[in-house]
Amino acid sequence: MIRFESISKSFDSHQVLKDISLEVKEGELLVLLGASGSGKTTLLKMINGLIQPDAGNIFINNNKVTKKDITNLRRNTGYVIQQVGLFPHYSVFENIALVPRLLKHEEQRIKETVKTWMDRLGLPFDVHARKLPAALSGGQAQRVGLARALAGEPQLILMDEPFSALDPVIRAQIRNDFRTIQKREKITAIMVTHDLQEAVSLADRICLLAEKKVQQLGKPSDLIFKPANSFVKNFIQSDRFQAALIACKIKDLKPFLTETELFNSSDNSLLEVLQTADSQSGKALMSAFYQWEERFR
Ligand SMILES: Nc1ncnc2c1ncn2[C@@H]1O[C@H](COP(=O)(O)OP(=O)(O)OP(=O)(O)O)[C@@H](O)[C@H]1O
Repeated sequence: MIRFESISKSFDSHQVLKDISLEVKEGELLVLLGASGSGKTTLLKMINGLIQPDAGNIFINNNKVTKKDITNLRRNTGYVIQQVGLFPHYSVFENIALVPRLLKHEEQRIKETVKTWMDRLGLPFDVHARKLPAALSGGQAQRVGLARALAGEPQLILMDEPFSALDPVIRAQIRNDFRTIQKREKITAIMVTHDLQEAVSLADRICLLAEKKVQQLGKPSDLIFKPANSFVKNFIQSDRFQAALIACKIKDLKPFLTETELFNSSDNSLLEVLQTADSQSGKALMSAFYQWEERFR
């Protein structure tokens, strides 16, 4: 659905992306993962024309993205950012109705759309529709931001650290709600995050960016168990508590490892434990992870 072809970008004399090519499949959730400054946001913003590449092209459904398509493209693309960006003087209703109004839908249809998306995202219409954004909690505002992005019924949604300002419980809930909707509606989604755990638990595929390049593009299990190079291996293994958290947070996997193995391993990395051929729980966890990934996706 989306194809980046030999994309390069520099800011002043600092090159951020060099000859990047990758494809995002229709209906998949692709996570752009990488450390701060690795160019994730730059790549994302090229899709809706907020940043132009110096070299290379982007294709959406085999059509090259050009400047003249940008307005139309933005109307058909949901965009969700960490700062939410709700219009402060518009009510929740008016914020969510923004794109359907631009698309000139009838007022009755707009009302139904807004109500549907508020319901789906756990925002009771009668309670919240007339509020101004200042009267919402962070989690509610983020849900309104998602509803606004989804209300135009986009085929494509771009998300830049959409959940990172939220506390962990709310974050997990909204993340799961979003994933359910995205899968059901078959929306192609590209999400930027630097959070490994978020990437592993949400992504169909992860694109790990570093040193101007795509270091690996694959399923979460590919990056964890078959790292393409030492950079990917070190990135995944850099924080074994983070890795442990991934294993723990993913439903169904916890029984395969004991707390002791997860948190008190004397080895350098939990993943080394997992990858040790003679470790029964390592093998069991790997196989459970693969099964989980199959079922989940
Ligand atoms: N408009 C700009 N002008 C100059 N430099 C920029 C601009 N936008 C981004 N950069 C630089 O490009 C590099 C990549 O930025 P980008 O925002 O894409 O990284 P990121 O991976 O999304 O990082 P983060 O996780 O911190 O948001 C950074 O060094 C940044 O300072």
